[in-house]
Amino acid sequence: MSAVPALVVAGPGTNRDRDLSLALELAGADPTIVLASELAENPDLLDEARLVAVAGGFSYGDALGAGRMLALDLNVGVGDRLREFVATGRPVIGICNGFQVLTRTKLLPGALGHNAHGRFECRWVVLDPKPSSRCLWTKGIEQPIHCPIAHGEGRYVHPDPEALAEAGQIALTYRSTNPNGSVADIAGVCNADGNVLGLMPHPENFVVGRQHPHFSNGGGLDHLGLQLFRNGVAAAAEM
Ligand SMILES: NC(=O)CC[C@H](N)C(=O)O
Repeated sequence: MSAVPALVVAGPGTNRDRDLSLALELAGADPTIVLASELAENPDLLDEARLVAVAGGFSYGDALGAGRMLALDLNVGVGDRLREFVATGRPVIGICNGFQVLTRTKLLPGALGHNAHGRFECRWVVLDPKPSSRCLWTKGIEQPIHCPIAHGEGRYVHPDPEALAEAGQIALTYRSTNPNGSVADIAGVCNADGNVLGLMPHPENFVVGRQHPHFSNGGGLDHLGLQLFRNGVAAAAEM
């Protein structure tokens, strides 16, 4: 399989774009990091890509609410093109700040509010992929995924989480510890078609064993976040 062309979208203040690129590369993609402003200047880049990933960080310093300004950049610059891209069924992922951006562009349902306890939260969590989800990124993953979180605005809110569950749009939940007060322990959701995933935790930060804090004791190896990216890239390769 030749490497799948992918775009990693960043903005001023994004800091996980290289981690996300590495994850996609290890999963078989050929990622290019692009600023949302560059994408707006050259929207045809989207025609060449088979997968789009919006990276995490602190775009625009979280001014006016995390993800708001970068979402505005994307909406104004390439909103229609991005919606067309999604409509073709090609895989899109937004991680942490990227998830906040995708909810604000309305490509994903719900919203992210400040953590319930009001503090920035940085720690490792365990995620359960939902077998009933229609999300292509989590499809067939039976083992929990271990990875870190690092956010201040990660509390997922939605007026009707039961409807979301029935529609198969809850992709990932927090196991045992809900670090931010998200409704129904939701860590990640997908769109109705299952090709767009947003999640607050950072699976791109656990793609090789040595990234796990207990690696020297053999910790975590069955729980790599890499499996998510393999699914996304495999789906993109079929398009
Ligand atoms: N790691 C991240 O992407 C953080 C997202 C955002 N800046 C927040 O604190 O909520």
